[in-house]
Amino acid sequence: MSQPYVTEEQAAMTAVRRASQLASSVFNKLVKAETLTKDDKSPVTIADFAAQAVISTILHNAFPTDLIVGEEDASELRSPNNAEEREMRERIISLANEALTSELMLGDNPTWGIGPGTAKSDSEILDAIDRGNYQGGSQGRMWTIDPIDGTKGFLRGDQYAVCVSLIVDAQVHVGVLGCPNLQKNPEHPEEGNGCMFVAIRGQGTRQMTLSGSNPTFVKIPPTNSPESLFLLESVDPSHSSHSFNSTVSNLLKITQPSVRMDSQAKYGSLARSGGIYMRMPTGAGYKEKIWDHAPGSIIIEEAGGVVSDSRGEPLNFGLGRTLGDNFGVIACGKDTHSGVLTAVQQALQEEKSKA
Ligand SMILES: Nc1ncnc2c1ncn2[C@@H]1O[C@H](COP(=O)(O)O)[C@@H](OP(=O)(O)O)[C@H]1O
Ligand SMILES: [Mg+2]
Ligand SMILES: [Mg+2]
Ligand SMILES: [Mg+2]
Repeated sequence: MSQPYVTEEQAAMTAVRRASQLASSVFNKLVKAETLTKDDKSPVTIADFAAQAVISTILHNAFPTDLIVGEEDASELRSPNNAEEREMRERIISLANEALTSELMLGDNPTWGIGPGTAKSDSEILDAIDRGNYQGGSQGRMWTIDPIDGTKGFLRGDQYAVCVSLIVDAQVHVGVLGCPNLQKNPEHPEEGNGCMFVAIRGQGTRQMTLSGSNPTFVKIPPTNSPESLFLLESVDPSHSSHSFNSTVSNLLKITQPSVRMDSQAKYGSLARSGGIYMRMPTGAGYKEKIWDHAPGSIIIEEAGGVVSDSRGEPLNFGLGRTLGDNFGVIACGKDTHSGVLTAVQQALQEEKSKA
């Protein structure tokens, strides 16, 4: 019998590869070329929408009855208010079509709506974006799409990730992360950037190039001493508390500085090189989104790690578009998780007694 979820994995890899190429080309054409002012966020908006259209089109053609939870929605594109907005919409549609119609590669299936001659109409592209409007839930099959995760990193030329997962009955079964700016091999930077992490439940985590070549299984390395430990955290201090992390770091007697990195590239990096990914809320109100953690969580679990909230509870992907109340996210190797949880509880107590 063939392994389960192999077609799902292949469709997700095809979608992530095409969307990653699109994102890199938008960066090279629009951001690097410095045709924009520093605060202009339009390249990331263009790349976000076009990449979601590409991924959603492929997933929908491959699995027409599956539901999709995507970060973006096309309502603002449907009624452009001025020439600038009309131009942006045209750019999005043509970029999406460029990515969808490029030559078929090994693993691509022409019935997925891709390859030369498959250009879509404007309304098909907008509908593909809007197909990501499912509200989520605990039953049945649904995909998550984060077309560009780490939008701030993308604009800086730092890390970002194209992220897709398949959730069945609230459990993640397939996760794919495309990381165009992540080193292929941190020990050999000369090998260049661009990797993809792929996991199917029960079948391990693999790293490969963005085109799917050189797949190798990755495992979180064991932590033999506090000296080998380090924290992984967001660059943006409003996304997770850097000060809480430094308290935890002291409690764990960590001597190495924290590694700051945008996006779910953190999960990919952890899966192959270790570390402790800590994401504690900076204030009340924000709810973590399922597309920001579902693909990364299976990449970690299948690499031999654990992902939980700050209470040690598993993340619940069946509550809707968010993870519900924000109790933070902790991801690390199995051997370090209980020690980290104890330190987190202690740090929470210390914070409480100071307040
Ligand atoms: N106040 C907040 N707390 C936690 N996460 C937040 C946040 N505001 C935005 N985010 C999320 O943080 C993600 C980036 O994660 P990181 O901090 O690890 O780079 C963003 O994804 P997008 O860039 O896809 O919008 C966004 O969903
Ligand atoms: Mg995101
Ligand atoms: Mg995003
Ligand atoms: Mg966003």
